[in-house]
Amino acid sequence: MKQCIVGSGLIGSFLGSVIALNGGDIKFVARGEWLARLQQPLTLTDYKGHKANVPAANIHSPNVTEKYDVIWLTVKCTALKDMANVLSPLLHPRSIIICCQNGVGSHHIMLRAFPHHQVLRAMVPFNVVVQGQHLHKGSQGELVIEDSGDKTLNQRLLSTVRHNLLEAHISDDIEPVQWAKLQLNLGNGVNALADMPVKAMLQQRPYRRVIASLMDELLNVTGAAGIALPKVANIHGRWIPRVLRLPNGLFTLLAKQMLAIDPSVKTSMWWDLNNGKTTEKTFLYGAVVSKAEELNVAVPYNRAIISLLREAEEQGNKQHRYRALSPETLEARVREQM
Ligand SMILES: NC(=O)C1=CN([C@@H]2O[C@H](COP(=O)(O)OP(=O)(O)OC[C@H]3O[C@@H](n4cnc5c(N)ncnc54)[C@H](OP(=O)(O)O)[C@@H]3O)[C@@H](O)[C@H]2O)C=CC1
Ligand SMILES: CC(C)(CO)C(=O)C(=O)O
Repeated sequence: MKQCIVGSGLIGSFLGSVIALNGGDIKFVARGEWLARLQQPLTLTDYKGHKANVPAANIHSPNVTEKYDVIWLTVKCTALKDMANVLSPLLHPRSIIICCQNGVGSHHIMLRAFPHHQVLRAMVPFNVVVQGQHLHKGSQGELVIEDSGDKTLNQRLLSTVRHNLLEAHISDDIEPVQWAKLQLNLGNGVNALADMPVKAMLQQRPYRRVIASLMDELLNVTGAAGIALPKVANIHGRWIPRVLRLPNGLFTLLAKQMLAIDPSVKTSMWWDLNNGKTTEKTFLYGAVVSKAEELNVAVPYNRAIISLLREAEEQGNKQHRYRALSPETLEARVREQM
């Protein structure tokens, strides 16, 4: 099975390196600093203490015609619009595209671009941080791959990714899984605006209160839509807002597992905002807002965060650096936007 990672950043490089460790036939479409990094050996580790060394990767050469059976699409949602041109030369008629983006619904862009191909979704629950040639999986969770409808293919996909560095399973109902993950990702914008590691952010109650309100709105929307969210973190999503609102002392005591993350972990949205890129705001918060509009549910916090992120992106473009929001300012600014 010839496989290719398209969009080799944090998630793609980690996933592809695990496939290489498993002996998979895998190449990478990479550019910039990641191309340079993948051309050298890498070390992979995880928060449980597993470690593996990976030799230099096989890079896909745009000058050679090469088609792949499986494409793991690991670009940000914001890059999907450019993927028709990138993927077309890599696909044969039976190639499968696996969309690994956060959020809900962005795979439709690929379904529209490639209506004759099978487009599957995967949910990536864990965080990856990079330091030089070292990729570290800093948090827990199993990769969830959408059921392809073909048991043999499902097994082949699982065996290509399963490793002590990466647990994975198949889901025959991925959309609720994506909504459950999206609930966790509603912290991404707060993290980006706070401009600090996730662990430090979670230690400040006003930041947690904003995240809790964003999550309450998602729970109202999924409740109204009749979507039953599966448990994708240590605590079921329905309890997370309550836990987040606890005073600091109680929170530290009861949310030990939530705080058991590498102190350097920052969300993917933090990386985008800090690199002056457009964030995935309309694919994450925007998915909540669109569903809420369909169902006539109020989601003022999710709308407000989109505005604040847009403002921060504009500031970043003009001044090369956006202003981090203190927890009190963030709460006040969110209320002001509502
Ligand atoms: N980071 C994390 O810990 C997690 C991320 N996710 C989700 O996974 C997805 C991927 O995120 P992440 O790995 O962080 O993203 P990254 O930005 O680290 O990686 C994406 C890579 O794709 C490259 N790329 C974009 N467009 C093209 C193109 N046209 N041709 C070739 N390469 C291209 C980017 O290059 P360039 O930078 O030059 O644009 C970048 O190297 C997102 O949806 C994210 O929300 C999910 C769980 C955790
Ligand atoms: C794992 C998590 C929730 C936080 O890092 C993430 O998905 C992201 O950074 O986008």
